[in-house]
Amino acid sequence: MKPDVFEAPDYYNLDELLSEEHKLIRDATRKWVKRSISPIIEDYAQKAEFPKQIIGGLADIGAFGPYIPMQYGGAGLDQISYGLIMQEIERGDSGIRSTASVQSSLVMYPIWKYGNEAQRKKYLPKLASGEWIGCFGLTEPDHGSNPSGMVTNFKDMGDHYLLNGAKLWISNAPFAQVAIVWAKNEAGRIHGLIVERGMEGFSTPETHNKWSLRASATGELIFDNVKVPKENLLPNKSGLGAPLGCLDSARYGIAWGAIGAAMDCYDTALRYSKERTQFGKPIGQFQLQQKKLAEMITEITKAQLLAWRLGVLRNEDKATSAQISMAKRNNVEMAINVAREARQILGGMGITGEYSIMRHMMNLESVITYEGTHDIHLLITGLDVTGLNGFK
Ligand SMILES: Cc1cc2nc3c(=O)[nH]c(=O)nc-3n(C[C@H](O)[C@H](O)[C@H](O)COP(=O)(O)OP(=O)(O)OC[C@H]3O[C@@H](n4cnc5c(N)ncnc54)[C@H](O)[C@@H]3O)c2cc1C
Repeated sequence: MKPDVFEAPDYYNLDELLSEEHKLIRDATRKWVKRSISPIIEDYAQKAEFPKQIIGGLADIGAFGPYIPMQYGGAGLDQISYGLIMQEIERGDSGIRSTASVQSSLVMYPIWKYGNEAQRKKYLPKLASGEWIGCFGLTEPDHGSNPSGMVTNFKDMGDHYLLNGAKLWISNAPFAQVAIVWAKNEAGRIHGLIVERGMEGFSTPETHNKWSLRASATGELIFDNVKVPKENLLPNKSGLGAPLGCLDSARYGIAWGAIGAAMDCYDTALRYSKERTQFGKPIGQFQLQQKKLAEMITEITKAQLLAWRLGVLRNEDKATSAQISMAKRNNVEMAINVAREARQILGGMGITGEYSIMRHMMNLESVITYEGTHDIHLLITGLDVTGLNGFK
């Protein structure tokens, strides 16, 4: 058995595919998560509160805009590094990873890719340093899986835009300073607008009573005749492809992140199976428990290979949206199944907050739903391989 078996399952020596820089970044993130997230996360999840004191730390490890160029305050890293950072953060908690994903891929990415130079200079350094937290408003109360049906809209009033509508299920909304809001213009075309806290008519009520992602703040975005300055429109891309481009980047990060949650569940269950004895033997000696553990490590290893290969394709700018969908769908399902099996290995202890497994399991119910549900990603793969649209 390798000495690091409990820390980072690496059954196929995937470390050999990583550069020294990748490993340094991953190990530094892992250490930070162990020091700054693991000791506090259960308490914050139980309280249903986001631990705001970690924002500076997330910025320091490069979790806000890992692949955004350094000239805008980002870390200028490649896609594998981005994935490894997400993996290690989600080993701590999917809710914390969600905050980092939203900030990087759903707020900084559209400003970087679809914004102008003035917008990049104004927002990106503040978002990279964590001085400002952002959120991304696409989903609406009546339009989730089908965002093209959105009714949030803006009118050109000459010297400003007038924004009306509502968004639901928005991560970071209750405390974000900046929102990237997707809305239709008078011609029905989708555009991104940068809306700032404090604009009159803009409010962000929190969504309570979640059983999942409890350490991540979720809320609504309500726009009641909000006057948005014209310079806040993202000028360089419009149409549904603009928000979908952001989702590609976030979904890729989730494909890695889910592996982190699964690794933590596997580690915990493996350790427990060696320590817990019943009928005079460690439960890990029973074949039924070994089946669970053997299947977990097999699935984790397959997911690692998928994520790594996708990272290489993304570094070469060759990954398709459908390839990203496949990895998000597979890896999140893998993680939720690992969490469910791992929980059983812990028996009654598995349902307590003494261990992280049940929290991961509940968190993953959101992860399998947001950024495209499990069904929607299957339909994307189905469309890609058959050329036939199964959505409608
Ligand atoms: C904790 C959390 C955080 C979130 N954060 C954000 C955020 O930051 N920003 C944001 O914009 N959104 C966010 N979301 C919203 C998320 O992306 C949506 O919940 C998701 O897209 C699904 O939309 P819906 O909930 O309206 O479900 P619906 O679209 O109503 O789907 C309900 C069910 O119907 C199925 N279904 C829908 N269409 C089809 C079809 N054509 N064929 C077969 N089955 C179908 C779905 O798979 C699902 O099982 C978040 C959600 C959660 C839970």
